[in-house]
Amino acid sequence: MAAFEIFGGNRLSGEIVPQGAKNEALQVICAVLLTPEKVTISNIPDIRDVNKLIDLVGMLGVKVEKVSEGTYTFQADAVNLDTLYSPEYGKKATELRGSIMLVGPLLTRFGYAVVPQPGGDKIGRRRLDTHYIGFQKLGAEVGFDEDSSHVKVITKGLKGVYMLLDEASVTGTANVVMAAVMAKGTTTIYNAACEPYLFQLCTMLNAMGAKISGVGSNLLVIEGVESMGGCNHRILPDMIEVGSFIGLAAITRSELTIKNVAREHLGITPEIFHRLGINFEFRNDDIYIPQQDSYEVQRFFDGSIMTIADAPWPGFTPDLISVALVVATQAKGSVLIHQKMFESRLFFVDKLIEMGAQIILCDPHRAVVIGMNHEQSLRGTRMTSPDIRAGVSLLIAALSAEGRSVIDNIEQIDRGYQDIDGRLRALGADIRRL
Ligand SMILES: CC(=O)N[C@H]1[C@@H](OP(=O)(O)OP(=O)(O)OC[C@H]2O[C@@H](n3ccc(=O)[nH]c3=O)[C@H](O)[C@@H]2O)O[C@H](CO)[C@@H](O)[C@@H]1O
Ligand SMILES: C=C(OP(=O)(O)O)C(=O)O
Repeated sequence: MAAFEIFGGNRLSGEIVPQGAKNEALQVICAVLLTPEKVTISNIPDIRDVNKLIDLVGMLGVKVEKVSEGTYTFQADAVNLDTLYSPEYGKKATELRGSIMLVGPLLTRFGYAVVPQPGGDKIGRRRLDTHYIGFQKLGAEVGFDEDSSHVKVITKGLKGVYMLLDEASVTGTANVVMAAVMAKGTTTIYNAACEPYLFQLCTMLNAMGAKISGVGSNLLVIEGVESMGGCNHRILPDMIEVGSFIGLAAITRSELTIKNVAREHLGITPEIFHRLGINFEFRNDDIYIPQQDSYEVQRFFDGSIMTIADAPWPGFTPDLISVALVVATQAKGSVLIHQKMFESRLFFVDKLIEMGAQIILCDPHRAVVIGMNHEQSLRGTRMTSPDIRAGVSLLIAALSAEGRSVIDNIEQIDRGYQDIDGRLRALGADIRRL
């Protein structure tokens, strides 16, 4: 297991460019299986989860070529479905959440897919009902194969249908949309997730010949087509990185510019950081964060204590709740952080408490943070990165803390953040890999 050693307290400065979005990359790479034609995707982040997915499609027989940094071509003209049962494939597929989205494209194109239990963060129950119920509604049979511990999804032909998703699942919507693009007739998906990842996926699918309307909304209407073709697609900047860097600048009292953020796709994220009292401005498509010695948490109109809670898009993404929580530890004022969507994503606050943060964990979903307004710094310590976003939040805490910190299990951070130590060093951070 690798670790980061960090000596905190440095003020950072300069410009940072967000990588391509991890969660979009996972969707659009799965979509290459929908066509035998060549698909070119650019701005692909060089991170563990995405590289594993690229390996997986390669194992399935997709011809993968790296054209330049971040740009790949994929051609799925000789897919070998037998690979789905190979132990190497199974092992790799279970290591990341995104592998579940290979099912929709395989099912609609070949009528068949098997999937081992996918991985991803251990942040509470992560059920897959939305995926499987969606496939069933389209006319697939979903069964569990005891021998291989795989879920088998099979169809003699998918048929368009109206469906109301049981929850607005991000990967579930992507999977069902990809299955529906070549189903016979019209599929209507209500309560679809509508994160920018899905806007991008649907835009790409339309460029490949799909007929999807309502793109970007929670009501998608998909007219099935016979076949899909190639396309060029560029992945958006990672909005979770953008939020993480706003938080990093604030808590380390640094002046930073985040370049090319794709402002129109950030949703409510900037507003939430404003509510924590952080000042920043948009300069064209960049975010400029001036050095601030203090940031004061706003109150609601009635004077009551600020609450920051996650919600399905266009609500605040759960992937930035941990970052918001860390930033709040050095704000002026108090805030209630409410992680509604996941069951076990707040337990990392133990580490922050050890570092001297004033936090009361009320229950697995809610924590009250009493900001210290930089009157007392966090103290460096040794800690482990439990999941990707808690990992990066601990990293941000360590960069603001006094003294030395060591973060173990940084493979979690590497799942989603490209060369994070190199990029932070370029801003003046004292961080190295052990
Ligand atoms: C690879 C990938 O893209 N992963 C993202 C994807 O995971 P993933 O697609 O696995 O997450 P889902 O959207 O299915 O669900 C996330 C959690 O939110 C709950 N839930 C979901 C919808 C809803 O309307 N109500 C509700 O409570 C679910 O029960 C679950 O606990 O979306 C999550 C939610 O944005 C993100 O944290 C993950 O980074
Ligand atoms: C939870 C996340 O990832 P995954 O769904 O891949 O586990 C995340 O990106 O914050």
